[in-house]
Amino acid sequence: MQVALEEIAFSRRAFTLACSGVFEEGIHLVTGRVGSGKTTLALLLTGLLQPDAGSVRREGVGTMTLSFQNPEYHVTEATVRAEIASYGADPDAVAGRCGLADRVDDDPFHLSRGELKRLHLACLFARAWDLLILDEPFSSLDCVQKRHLCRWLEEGDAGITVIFTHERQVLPRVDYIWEVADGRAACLGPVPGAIGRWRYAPPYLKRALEEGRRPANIRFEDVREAR
Ligand SMILES: Nc1ncnc2c1ncn2[C@@H]1O[C@H](COP(=O)(O)OP(=O)(O)OP(=O)(O)O)[C@@H](O)[C@H]1O
Repeated sequence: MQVALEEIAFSRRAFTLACSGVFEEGIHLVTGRVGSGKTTLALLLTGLLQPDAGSVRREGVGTMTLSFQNPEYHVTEATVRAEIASYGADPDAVAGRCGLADRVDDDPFHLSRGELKRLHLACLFARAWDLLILDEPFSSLDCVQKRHLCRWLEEGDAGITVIFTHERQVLPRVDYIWEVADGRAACLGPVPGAIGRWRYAPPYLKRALEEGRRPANIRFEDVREAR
């Protein structure tokens, strides 16, 4: 299973994005500055946007989903219970998993932004995806919820997971790092080798590298354990 991007080029007015590379099975972290083109790349990966040149080939991908930054975009039902059921998931199990067991009869739009994000993510992780694309999954979550999300990601059984994020404090263990900059998205390689090439690395990782330590992965815990 893989998503292969062959010499793709996309432009809209002054904005351009080019990319060649392969998203193999595993967890991919994609970072880049505001407006660099992360959401555009996410849309190209799913086929919601078509490149002007080149091709995006999804091989062996049967099920895929794209989680938008704004959880409101995903709401289709009038109650939390029905919303969870719409994903084919067990409402009580999922509501319990995201701490909303006492809100199952509420309108999803009466939840706070963070609660709605938690609900949406818990629905996604209630099933396995071949290709799971998450645009800013950490936004609106507090530190405790971010750690829960990291655990769901690390324990999840998605084939290819692609995380687009600005998050720089609570990060999951990942397999590959990508960077979007100067109109190009590129894979920096597998972790841990890619960490030293990661310009957008969070300060705690940069500091560890400056001190000569070699973390096995990108989490704060990896830095603490690194020699
Ligand atoms: N529908 C659109 N119409 C016109 N310009 C757009 C549209 N969507 C995005 N853009 C522009 O394309 C560029 C890339 O946007 P994109 O949303 O991919 O960036 P991003 O890296 O995801 O940003 P952020 O970090 O803020 O989420 C930006 O300059 C943005 O303003």
